[in-house]
Amino acid sequence: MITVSEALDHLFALVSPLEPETVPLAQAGGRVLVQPAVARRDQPPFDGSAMDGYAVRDEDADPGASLTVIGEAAAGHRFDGAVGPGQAVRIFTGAPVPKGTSRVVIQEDVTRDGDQITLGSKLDAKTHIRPAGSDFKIGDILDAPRRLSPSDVALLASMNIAQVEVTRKPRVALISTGDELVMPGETPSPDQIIASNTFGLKALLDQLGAEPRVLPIARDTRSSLEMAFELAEGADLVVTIGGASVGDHDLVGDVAQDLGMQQAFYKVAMRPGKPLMAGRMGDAAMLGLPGNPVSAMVCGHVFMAPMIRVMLGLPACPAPRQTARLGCDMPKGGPREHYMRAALNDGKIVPEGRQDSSLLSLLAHADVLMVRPVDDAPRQKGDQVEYIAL
Ligand SMILES: Nc1nc2c(c(=O)[nH]1)N[C@H]1C(S)=C(S)[C@@H](COP(=O)(O)OP(=O)(O)OC[C@H]3O[C@@H](n4cnc5c(N)ncnc54)[C@H](O)[C@@H]3O)O[C@H]1N2
Ligand code: MOO
Repeated sequence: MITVSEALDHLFALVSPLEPETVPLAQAGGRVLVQPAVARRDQPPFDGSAMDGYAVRDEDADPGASLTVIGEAAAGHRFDGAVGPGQAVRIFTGAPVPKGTSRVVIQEDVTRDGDQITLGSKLDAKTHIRPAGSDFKIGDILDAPRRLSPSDVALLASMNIAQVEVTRKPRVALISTGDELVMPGETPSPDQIIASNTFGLKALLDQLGAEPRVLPIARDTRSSLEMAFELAEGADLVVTIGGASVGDHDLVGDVAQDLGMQQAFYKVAMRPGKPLMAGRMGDAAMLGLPGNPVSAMVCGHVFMAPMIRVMLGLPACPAPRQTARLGCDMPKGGPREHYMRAALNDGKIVPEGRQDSSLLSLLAHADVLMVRPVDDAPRQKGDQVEYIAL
């Protein structure tokens, strides 16, 4: 059996970044920017007021000074004249600062009578002016590749970038396999259960920025599996669920290889997720996940997500890990890297008591997957451990 890290290397070799496409900014959130974006203007484009008040010359900003208001500057409407000695301009937040003024006195520090104002006895030292280009300047860059956050999208809009080049969404075909499965909402026979991890993986793929397609459930026959692979035509990644182990009805590997799949590996020293397989099938990469619901979801986080990131043009990296302190003692670990459902509270990590790979309810309630290395020594409360956030 190969290690998780060796399996990841194989998987990264099976995929490559997809081609870019242009999308309007309104659809850019969560997509991966391909080329650095370059600001097309300065922001703010003028020295602007940060407050509502009165724009004055610095020389006139003495406590108790009386000044004459000669006009108004509002956001979108500048005051065109120049401000001379003893003069002030009524100004509002976002308005360009009038020529000759170098400071805004906030209206709370001013009393007004007609066109006369008197400055208060205590004035703060701030100018309340945002200099032109203080946010960004023309030519400033937002680096790529990067997944565009809501804040990035706001910044791009401010830079006057109306459309962006992003990586095309990876098309992923999801094939559940098994005579025992029905779709959620259907009525199962007494021996049947509901296809669950299929939908968990679909949700994960949505979150990752892929374009998942849930195909009809393939039955445990060669012809049904062949038909499912046929329906997956056009996908960049074909993900099968179940039928990966050694039982008489576990046909996925055989059928895929008969259809030309070049297998990169089968079986990984991890728990859960051991009977994982992967390879190249024509133009697509193929990832065969184990059927046990938690195994499939864990493999989704540990393997599928990093593959999708590479297809999106992001760096080839394992699922990001963080560290926390163990909240309890742990016995010696086993010969496979163990991904344990665990709670994380106040920086203390405590694995669930039961770790059977069929228990989805525990996965749903877990905060993290705590990772125990192969043959991990016994651990004490307070030891540092690694985890993957869920
Ligand atoms: N003799 C051995 N038996 C098993 C081994 C082994 O090494 N030797 N490995 C075990 C491990 S570990 C796993 S994991 C499972 C994986 O088996 P398969 O990938 O062949 O999965 P199935 O047998 O098809 O299903 C297992 C289990 O999961 C349920 N399932 C399958 N698909 C779905 C789905 N889409 N949604 C919900 N539940 C699903 C299925 O009904 C089974 O209960 O093999 C062990 N056996
Ligand atoms: O490795 Mo299996 O994935 O334990 O249940």
